[in-house]
Amino acid sequence: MSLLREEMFEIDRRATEIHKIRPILLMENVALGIFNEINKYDSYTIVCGNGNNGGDGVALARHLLIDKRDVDIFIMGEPQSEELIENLEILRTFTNNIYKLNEEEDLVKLVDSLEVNEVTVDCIFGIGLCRDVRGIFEKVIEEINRHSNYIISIDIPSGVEANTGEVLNTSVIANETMTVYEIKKGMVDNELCGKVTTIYLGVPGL
Ligand SMILES: NC(=O)C1=CN([C@@H]2O[C@H](COP(=O)(O)OP(=O)(O)OC[C@H]3O[C@@H](n4cnc5c(N)ncnc54)[C@H](O)[C@@H]3O)[C@@H](O)[C@H]2O)[C@H](O)CC1
Ligand SMILES: [K+]
Repeated sequence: MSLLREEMFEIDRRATEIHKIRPILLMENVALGIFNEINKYDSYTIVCGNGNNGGDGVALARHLLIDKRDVDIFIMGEPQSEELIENLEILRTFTNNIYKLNEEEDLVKLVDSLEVNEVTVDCIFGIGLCRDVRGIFEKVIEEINRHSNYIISIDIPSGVEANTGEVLNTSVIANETMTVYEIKKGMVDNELCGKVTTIYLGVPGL
């Protein structure tokens, strides 16, 4: 089975509106599920966008830090999602290794981190990707592909359109993808995803 973006958002909406499960709880379920799958490495570079995909990464970063791993966190753009903002506030009590990633000059620190750390976690865009990837986002994705030792994407490789699998100008090429609840249509037979693992979300289906 595979899902359209709209079906995933509907599952999410029902969980929140009918079952009163707050979005921050869903994000925590996802983060813990991914933590349990990937915590075998010592060091991580986590590259976050400004939506909920980024929020998953920030919540994951907290669990890795509590588990004594080395973690650098990069945040792109101005945080928009409430759950990302809340998780960032929590994360700041655990680490100072949180870096802005908005200008070309910020790429130096990113490349250094990608090369030093064992794993890159890609949480720039999930199913909310809605236009071509350009500018600093394009550059960051190119650096991730060029300099990472091993890439794990959260939900879907950033740059891949969730319904069609089309690459919107450029995309992360993942070794593995930890996808939320169920694979998305655009991930079916898509080599950009690498090995795919489904993460428990804790909500009923449609
Ligand atoms: N029930 C669930 O499915 C859950 C999913 N989670 C995670 O949340 C993301 C979807 O989050 P959303 O906030 O809707 O979207 P994104 O984070 O993917 O991105 C939105 C963000 O990015 C901007 N944007 C979109 N395209 C571009 C572009 N080409 N260039 C620049 N910026 C772009 C957009 O404007 C927004 O600001 C899902 O994938 C899961 O990972 C929850 O954590 C748990 C519940
Ligand atoms: K992603």
